Amino acid sequence: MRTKKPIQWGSFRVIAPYAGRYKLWMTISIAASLVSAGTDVLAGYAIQYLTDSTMNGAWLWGSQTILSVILLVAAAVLAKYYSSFYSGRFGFSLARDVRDAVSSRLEHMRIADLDGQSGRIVTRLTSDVNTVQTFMQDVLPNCLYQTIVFLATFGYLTSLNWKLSVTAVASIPLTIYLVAFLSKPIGSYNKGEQEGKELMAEVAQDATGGIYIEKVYRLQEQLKLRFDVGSDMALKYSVLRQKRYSYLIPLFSVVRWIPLVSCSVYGGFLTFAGELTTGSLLAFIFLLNYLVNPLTMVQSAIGDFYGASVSAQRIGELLAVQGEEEGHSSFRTKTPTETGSDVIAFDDVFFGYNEDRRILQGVSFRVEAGKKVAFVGGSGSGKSTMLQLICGFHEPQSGRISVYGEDLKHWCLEAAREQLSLVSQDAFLFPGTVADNIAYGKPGAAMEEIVEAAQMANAHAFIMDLPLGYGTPIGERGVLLSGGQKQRLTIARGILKNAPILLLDEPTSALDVQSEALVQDALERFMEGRTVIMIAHRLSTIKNADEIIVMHEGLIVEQGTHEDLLARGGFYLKLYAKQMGHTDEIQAWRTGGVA
Ligand SMILES: Nc1ncnc2c1ncn2[C@@H]1O[C@H](COP(=O)(O)OP(=O)(O)OP(=O)(O)O)[C@@H](O)[C@H]1O
Repeated sequence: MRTKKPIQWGSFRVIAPYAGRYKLWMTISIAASLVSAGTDVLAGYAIQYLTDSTMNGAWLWGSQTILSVILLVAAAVLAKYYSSFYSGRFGFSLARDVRDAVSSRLEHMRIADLDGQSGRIVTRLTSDVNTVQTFMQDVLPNCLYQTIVFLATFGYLTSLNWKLSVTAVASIPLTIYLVAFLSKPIGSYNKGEQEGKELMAEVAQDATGGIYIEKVYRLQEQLKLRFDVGSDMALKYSVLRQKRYSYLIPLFSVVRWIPLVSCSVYGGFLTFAGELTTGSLLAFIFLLNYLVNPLTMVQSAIGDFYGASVSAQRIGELLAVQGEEEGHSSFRTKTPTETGSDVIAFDDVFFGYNEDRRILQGVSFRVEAGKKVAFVGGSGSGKSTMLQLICGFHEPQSGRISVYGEDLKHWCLEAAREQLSLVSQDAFLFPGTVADNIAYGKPGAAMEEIVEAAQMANAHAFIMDLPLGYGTPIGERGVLLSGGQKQRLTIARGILKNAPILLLDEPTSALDVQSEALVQDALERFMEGRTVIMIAHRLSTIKNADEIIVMHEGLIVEQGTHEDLLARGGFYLKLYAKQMGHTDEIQAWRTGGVA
C-alpha cells in the first residue's frame, strides 16, 4: 500500500463523490465568501468616501450614513459566520463519509491485505482523513475567499488609479513562482512524517495487544527500538518541513514589504501630483492587505495542498484495494436445500500464502452432511490454513473448494459464511457486555435465546456470578474472564448463530484439564446435528469422529476411522501412542492386535 504515484489534483478524485453530497453547504459557504469579500472592499470604499468628504468640509454623519455602516457591519458579520459555519459543516460531514467508506471497505478487504496493516489503516482513518478535511474545510474556502477578495480589490483599486494598482501587484508573479518552487518538498516531508506515525501506531497496537507477553518476555526494549524508528522518522520529516517553513515565512515578510513600500512612495507622489485623493490613498493602503494576504497564504496553501494530495492518494489506495467478494458471484445467497451433495469438498487444492512456498499440495477430501471429520498432523502441516480457505479468507491457487456442491467462487461470501460457525484457540471477545458478545451470533436475539445458548455452552452459571450478570461489561479482549470462560462465551455465540457447519480449530488446546472438560462438554452439545470439521492436537477428543484425516507437510497422508488408522500402523498410530504414552503398544498394533 505504499504511495508511488506523483502527487497531483487527480488524487482528490477519490474524495469528489463524497464532497458532491454536500454541494448545498459548499454553495452557501462560497456565496457567503463572496458577500464577505464584497463587504471588505466596500469598507475600503467607505474609508475613501468618508475621508475625502470630510476633508472637503462635508458633514456626512447623518442617519443614512450610520444606517449604511451598520448594514455593512451586519452583512460582514453574517457573511463570515455563514461562510465559516457551512464550510465547517461541509468538512466534518465529508470526513465522516470518507471514514465510513474506508471502514466499510475494511469489512470487505481480503485477510491478506489486512494482515499486519493495522497501523497503516488506523493512520489513514485518522491522520490522513484529518489532513484532507482541513484542506477541504479551511484551506480551499480560504483560497477561494482570498482570490475573490483579491480580484474585487484589484478591480476597485484599478478604478481609483490603475498605475498604482499595477505597482501593487507587480511583484506577485515572481513571488508565487518562488513559493511554489520552494514549497514543493513539503509534500514528501508530510508523507515521511505520516509513515513514521504509522509505524508508531503499529508498535503501540502490538504493545497493548500483547501486553502480558511483552512484560513476561521483557520485550519493552525491542518494541521501544521499533517505536523509536517511527518516532525518529516522524521527527526528521517534521523538522525538515519546519525548516522549510522557517525560511519561507521570513521570506514572505520581506516580500510583503515590496508592494507596501512601493505603493506608499508612489502613492504619496501621485497624491502630491494631484492624481490621487488622500481618501483614495488611505483606501489603497487599507486594501493593500487584501492584495498582499493571498501571497502569505500561497506558501502554506501549497504546502497544505501537497500534504492533502498525499493523504487523498493514500485514502484512495485503501479504497481501491480489491475486495474479497471480487471474483465471486453473488447468486448463492440462500441456505442450500439440495440433499445428497457433500457439505464441504476439496478437489486437488494447492495453496500458498506467497509464491515461494506451497502450504497445501493437492489436498482432496469430502465431508458429508452431519458427519464429523477431524484433522490431525504435525505443527505447520496446513490444518488451520485449510479452515481459513473454507471460510473464504484466502483463495486457492488451483483446485476447487465446494460448499454444498457449489464452487466457493460462485458463492456470495457473506452467504457462505452464514453457513459456518468457527471456534478457534483464540477466543476473541469484543468490547461490550456478556450479552452483547453472545448476541453477535444472532443480531436482535431475545434475552431468552441468549440465556438458552449460554446454558447449552456451560456458561450460564459463571455469568450469573459476574457482578452484573449478562450486563457485565467485558473489557477489550475480555480481560475479566478466564480462558475457559471466554471460550464458552464464543461457543454460546456460535450456538446462537445456529449455522449448519461447525469449524473447530483446537478450541481446548489452551485450557487446563478442568476448563477443558467444561468446554468439551459444551462442544459436544454444539456439535449435535451439525456437520463438523475439527482440528485437534489431543487425539483423545477425536476418537469418535466419523473420519480422521492425517496431514503432513501440506499433504493428506492417511484417512479413516480411529480404528482403521491404528490398524494401519502409520503416522496416526505413532502420534497416538506418543500422546498416550503407550510407545510399546506400537509394536502390538503392528502385529495386528487391537486393545
Ligand atoms: N498468514 C500467513 N502468512 C504466511 N504464512 C502463514 C500464514 N499463516 C500460516 N502460515 C504458514 O503456513 C504453514 C501452515 O500453517 P497452519 O497454521 O495452517 O498449520 P497447522 O497445521 O494448523 O499448525 P498448528 O498445528 O501448529 O496450528 C506454517 O508454516 C505457517 O508458518
